Order: sequence, then C-alpha cells, then structure tokens
Amino acid sequence: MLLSIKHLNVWYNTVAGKYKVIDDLNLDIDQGELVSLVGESASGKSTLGQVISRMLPPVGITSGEVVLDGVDVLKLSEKEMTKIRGTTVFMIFQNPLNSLNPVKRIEEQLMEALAIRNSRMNIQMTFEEARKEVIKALESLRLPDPEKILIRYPHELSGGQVQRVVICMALLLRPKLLIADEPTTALDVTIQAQVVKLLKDLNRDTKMTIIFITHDVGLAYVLSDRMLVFYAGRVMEQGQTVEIVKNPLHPYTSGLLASIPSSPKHSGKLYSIPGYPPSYLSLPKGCKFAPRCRFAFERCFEEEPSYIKKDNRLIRCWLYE
Ligand SMILES: Nc1ncnc2c1ncn2[C@@H]1O[C@H](COP(=O)(O)OP(=O)(O)OP(=O)(O)O)[C@@H](O)[C@H]1O
Repeated sequence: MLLSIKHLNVWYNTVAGKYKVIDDLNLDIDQGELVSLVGESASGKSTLGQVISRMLPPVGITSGEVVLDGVDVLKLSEKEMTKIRGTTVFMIFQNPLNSLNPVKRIEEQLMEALAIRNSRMNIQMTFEEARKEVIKALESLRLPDPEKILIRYPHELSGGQVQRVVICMALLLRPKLLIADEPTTALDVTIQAQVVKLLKDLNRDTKMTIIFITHDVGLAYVLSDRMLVFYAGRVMEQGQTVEIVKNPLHPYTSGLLASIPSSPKHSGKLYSIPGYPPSYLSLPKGCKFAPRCRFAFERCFEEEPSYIKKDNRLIRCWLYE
C-alpha cells in the first residue's frame, strides 16, 4: 500500500468562520494505481491533494492519518517533509507557476529535478547526458524549440508552456506518487490528449502512482482505473472507473455523467444538475446532495448516509441500503 488515509478531516479557519471541507475520508491506494478524483468545483479535490503533499495553506487544519510510503506525513516536520517532496510525492498545481522558482532559469530547475532522481537511483550522468535527457523529456511533451525554453525564466513562458514544463519536471523526478491537479486545463485539446496519454504511459511503464484531479469526468474515464466522486467534501461513490461510467449508482454521479456530451449516459440534450453545491458554512443536515437529488426521500434530509458497499463499490446513498 503506497497511500493509506484514515479518518481525515480538514477545516479552513478563515475570517468568515471555521468550516469543514473534508469529512472523515478513508482511502487506500496501491503502488501503480491511477486514480482520479472528480467532482464539481469546490468539492474538496484540491484540498485533498494539498493535504497529501503537505502543501495545505496555514489556514488549513487537519486531523486523522495520511500514511504515505510508510510515514504519516501529517506528523512530519517541514524539514522532514522537504526530504520526501519531489521523490516520494510531487504535486502539479492548478496554477503551475506555483511549482516553479521564479528566479531560476528553466534549465537549472529541470536539471535539478533530474539530479534528484539520479541521486535517488544511484545513476551517474555527465552534464551533457543529463541535458540530453531533459531535452528528450521536453520533446515528449511536444514543446517546440526546447533549447529556447531552457534559457527562459518561468514568467517568460505562456500558460501552456509553464504547464508542460511542470509536467516535464514530474517526468524527470519520477516521484512514487504524482498528484496532478487539473494539469491539462491550460492546454489546447490536442496537446491535452497527448499529455493524458503520456501520463497513462508513464503509469504503465514506470508504475508511477498517479492521482489525477479533474472536474471533467470524460478525462477521468480515459485516464484512470479507479474513480472517486467528490461532493461537498465527501466521497459519494468510489470504484472502478469503467464500472462507474457504465453504471453510476449515486444520483450525483449519474448527474455528472449525464452532463458530459460524449458520455453513453448523455441523453442528447444539454443537461446540468439542477441547483448549486451547498456552502460549507451551512451544509444541509442529512445527505449533502439531497436538496439537488430527484430521488431524495425523508431520511435523506434527516440523516447523512454512511458508506454502503455494493458490487465492489462504495456509495454514500440511502437508496442502496
Ligand atoms: N486557502 C483556503 N482558505 C479558505 N478556504 C479555502 C482555501 N482553499 C480552498 N478553500 C475552500 O475549500 C473548498 C474546497 O476547495 P477545493 O479547492 O479543495 O475544491 P476543488 O474540488 O478542488 O475545486 P476547484 O476545482 O474549483 O479547485 C472551497 O469552498 C474553497 O473555497
């Protein structure tokens, strides 16, 4: 088991008040798995990624266990965490500029990433060999003119270029766990497809474990083996991606799938789930999805469902009790 999360709760303590955004989350991920976290905006996906990589801002408070490669990262000091960041875990942020050092040229940053991996794997490389490897990695991301990219500073690159440089950094570092938070949003559709394929190949060829965060169920379908569907800081459904897409059980998952035009569950008409996600400051009492759910009955408004196991799936819904 590479990652084992037990009873994780996360709060943000802000001027508007303290609110809980992740509620009693339990999750195990084996080495080599490709897992996607999907759900509408503000469902808590990025927060979970930031907890695992210990990049949560200071307003974030956690309780529970996040055991990564045998170590509870929530208990590590910042200094201890720095040692495993990049080698055990690396996160590609929604805003990829956050992953780069603004005052270092791209060449220096990518060479450093490769040096970290080489030292971990006891590989000796000359400067020229390392540089060739860096250029090869940039080319695999279809970045034209890698030599020119290397001499630039991050602010001299376009959004799409920064995105790919950060993905390149992940390729060079080869962490045990890569957390990619909407890594393809700044990219056009063709490059998006290439990056998704690259992540898939990387997972297959190197057994790198990947957590892919996206609001796009279609992308999660193409990429991941297992899927966790988030709503209001809860996992509403989790199981094998193919099975969930073929036969979604939670009404929220069905709604998400019905709203993507390429999905087999799409009716042909434009569809979006009625209503809006609740505010974390005033979450409904029972099931957090009940106010938007067309199958909700009395109990759903009174009592929050616990996890129910059905056909290798975990679902948080009273319909399946
Ligand atoms: N630094 C922060 N301080 C206070 N609240 C935060 C902070 N970061 C996130 N939140 C709140 O936590 C909730 C969950 O946000 P999160 O970014 O984890 O969701 P998400 O599913 O990744 O959505 P998105 O795709 O829009 O980022 C949101 O209501 C968000 O406003």
